[in-house]
Amino acid sequence: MTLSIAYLVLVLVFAFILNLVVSKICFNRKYKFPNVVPGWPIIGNALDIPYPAGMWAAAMTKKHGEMFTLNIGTKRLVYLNSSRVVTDLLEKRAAIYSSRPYRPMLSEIMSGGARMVMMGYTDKWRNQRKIMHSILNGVQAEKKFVPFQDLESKQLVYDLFQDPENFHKASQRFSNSVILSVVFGRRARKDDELLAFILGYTGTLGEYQFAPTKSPADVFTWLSCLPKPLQWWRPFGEKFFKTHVEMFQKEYDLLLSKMEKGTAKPCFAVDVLHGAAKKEFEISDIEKIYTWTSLVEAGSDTTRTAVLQTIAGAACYPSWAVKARALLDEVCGHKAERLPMLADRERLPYITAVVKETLRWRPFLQSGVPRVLTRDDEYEGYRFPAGTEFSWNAYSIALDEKEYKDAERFEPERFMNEDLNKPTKGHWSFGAGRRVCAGLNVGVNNIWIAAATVLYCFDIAEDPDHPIDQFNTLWEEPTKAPFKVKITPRSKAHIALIEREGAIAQAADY
Ligand code: HEM
Repeated sequence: MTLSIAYLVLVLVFAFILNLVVSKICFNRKYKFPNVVPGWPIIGNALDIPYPAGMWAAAMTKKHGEMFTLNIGTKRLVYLNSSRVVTDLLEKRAAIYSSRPYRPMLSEIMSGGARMVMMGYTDKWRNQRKIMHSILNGVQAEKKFVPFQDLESKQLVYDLFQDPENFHKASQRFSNSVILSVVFGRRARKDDELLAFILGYTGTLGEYQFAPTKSPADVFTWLSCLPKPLQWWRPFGEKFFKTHVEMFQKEYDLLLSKMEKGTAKPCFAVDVLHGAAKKEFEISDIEKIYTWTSLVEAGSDTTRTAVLQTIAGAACYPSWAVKARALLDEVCGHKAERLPMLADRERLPYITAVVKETLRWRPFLQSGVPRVLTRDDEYEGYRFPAGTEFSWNAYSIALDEKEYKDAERFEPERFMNEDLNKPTKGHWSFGAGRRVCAGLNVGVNNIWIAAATVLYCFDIAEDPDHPIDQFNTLWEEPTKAPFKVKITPRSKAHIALIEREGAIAQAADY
């Protein structure tokens, strides 16, 4: 009896291994991946990817060429390392390259399946995208955002003047306040509870998104079939979700009570609530909360980091900042007559080029945001199965001399061309294809007004004792300034201007 059980087990193990081997042979015959990077059995390259991954991924491109493949647990991730292949796949074949990886922990448990940026290419995603598009883009949207952006830029220069050491906090508040004003109709204060909360958790989201070792359930998705009590990662994820909903529910409740009293400012959330008759707005409260949250998250961190990068770029390569300032002086006066405004955009094309170069220089989503292929596909002799993940290798493309002359340098001149006013042309910082950043117009204007006002008001210089590491800085570091820099007002006249405009911003209380 014991012998026959042992025999049976042996046969089953043998059959299992045979099945694995045969499936692997069939799979390898059917599919072909570019430059597969050797890894460990079972976990593949999961331990190879650092966070942030920018310089590592750029070095991998030098070694493996235009595309390479990593095995992460049971998944395959193909890095696209040139504008050519990104255009061919993520843009031209967007219909099948626009989904996101299934992440039971990150997308489901931690986000309740409602965080748009992590959703698959589903009807739910389409619906949220439609809502966002109607509010974020178009002429009406521009009219809504611009007054907030102009106002918050006054507060930005005032905060930088008051406390230049904490330039990162000034940038955080600026970015968060623009989007909070638009979404919830209220400004962010320096020590805003919601802002502190967002900064606390976006770092965690980033790690779960980009560091495979952080979340075994997202690498080995079959782990989510374990009974719930055995899913050791679940309690953290559920708590994360609950705290998150509670925090944003507070904002929602505050808004509802303002609406009842008739004191609510016109804003995105009010539009969604009033638009309940429209089909796309018929969504659950959790989804509503997440639509707003997605905007506040996506709109705060990104702009905040981009503003810091403009400052870093000006400190590391001062000659373009001198030129930008001379042009700003021609429009706003040499003696600090007035602050630049978004209405000045047509007269200041060079600042638009500064914005594009900021986005190109060191993309802070350093290795892109993975996409998932939804149907088997063939490309230049390679054959990819549905489910393969693809990412544009953002840092690597930005630093590639074949793509950009003097790629390491911050040179806005490279964008002074006929595509100047096409915000996604010439860089990949907003992503590509159908998942391209939904808030890019808002983002561009945020960076524009921040760059213009800061360059107009301040001298920006590297601290010789603390040179900026242009390559390995974690730009979006939330807890402290990611680099040291000297920010000093240009003159007494500029100080007077900053104080005058700062007083206006301080008085705007909503
Ligand atoms: C400097 C500014 C910004 C940068 C560099 C940036 C970058 C990105 C990137 C790389 C993606 C992923 C795109 C892809 O997979 O192809 C994204 C998605 C997104 N962004 Fe932005 N973003 C910025 C500002 C904003 C702002 C201000 C908002 C909102 C007002 C916003 C809202 C979104 C949303 C909702 C998504 C999800 C789109 C989807 O999954 O379909 N972003 N952004």
